[in-house]
Amino acid sequence: MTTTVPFVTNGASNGISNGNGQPRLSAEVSSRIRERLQAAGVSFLANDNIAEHIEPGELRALEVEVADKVRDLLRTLVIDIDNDHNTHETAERVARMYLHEVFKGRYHHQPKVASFPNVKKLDEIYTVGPITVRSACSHHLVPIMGNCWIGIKPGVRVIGLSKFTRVADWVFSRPHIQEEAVMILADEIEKLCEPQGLGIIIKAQHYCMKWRGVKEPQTSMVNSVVRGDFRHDPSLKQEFFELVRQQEALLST
Ligand SMILES: Nc1nc2c(ncn2[C@@H]2O[C@H](COP(=O)(O)OP(=O)(O)OP(=O)(O)O)[C@@H](O)[C@H]2O)c(=O)[nH]1
Repeated sequence: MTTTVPFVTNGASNGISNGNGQPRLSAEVSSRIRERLQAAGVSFLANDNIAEHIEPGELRALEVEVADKVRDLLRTLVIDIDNDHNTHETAERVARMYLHEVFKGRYHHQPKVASFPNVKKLDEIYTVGPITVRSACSHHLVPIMGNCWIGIKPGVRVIGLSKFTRVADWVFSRPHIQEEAVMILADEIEKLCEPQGLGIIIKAQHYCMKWRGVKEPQTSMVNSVVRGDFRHDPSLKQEFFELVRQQEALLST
């Protein structure tokens, strides 16, 4: 039992037509968005943001479509959603959760980040953390939970401290592997403030290893990226890791 969201494209907005200049019918909004992305040659991997390519009203229609598919999944899992009071509205909840909460970093635009010129030519490094990161692994779509530390040697612009948390939350709210997540976050921070040096450390636990599979309750993954002066100057890199160690030590006092 699937409710589809009928929609007619005129081919002009996304370059797609049936070849006779006739409008092409996309039965589902997900197909329409996918066709638009493909026509524009834009990647839509699990950890890509596609907000630019979603038109007004489509996110709401996508929520309806996802809920329909989740309902089908629950039925396929032989769960009696018609009579089970606990799972009656689970499909709608899961659709909302994916599109607007845990994977909002795919479907919503980056939060607004004001940046200011570095008029005083600040060039002393600072670190901010721990920043809580919540994500999901691309392989099983189960949670990744951890912390992140960001170190900056200021460059062209300065952004407010809270913005690191907002941008990290946006980047991590997508299905990821941790190795790529740290690179994507570094790219976004570089775009925002063009620092002379940037370092990021992530420590996270993967529930695909805790909750299932090998069931290792304590194992975590730690990875980092260093760019600019942090990469070229070993003493600066050392200072970054030392500052993070001090921040971690503060947690246990
Ligand atoms: N490199 C990397 N691996 C991850 C990450 N998150 C989860 N994984 C691993 O991705 C792997 C997926 O491998 P598969 O062998 O296809 O999955 P599986 O058969 O369910 O594997 P098991 O987890 O060993 O049961 C697992 O080993 C996960 O532990 C991550 O961020 N980075």
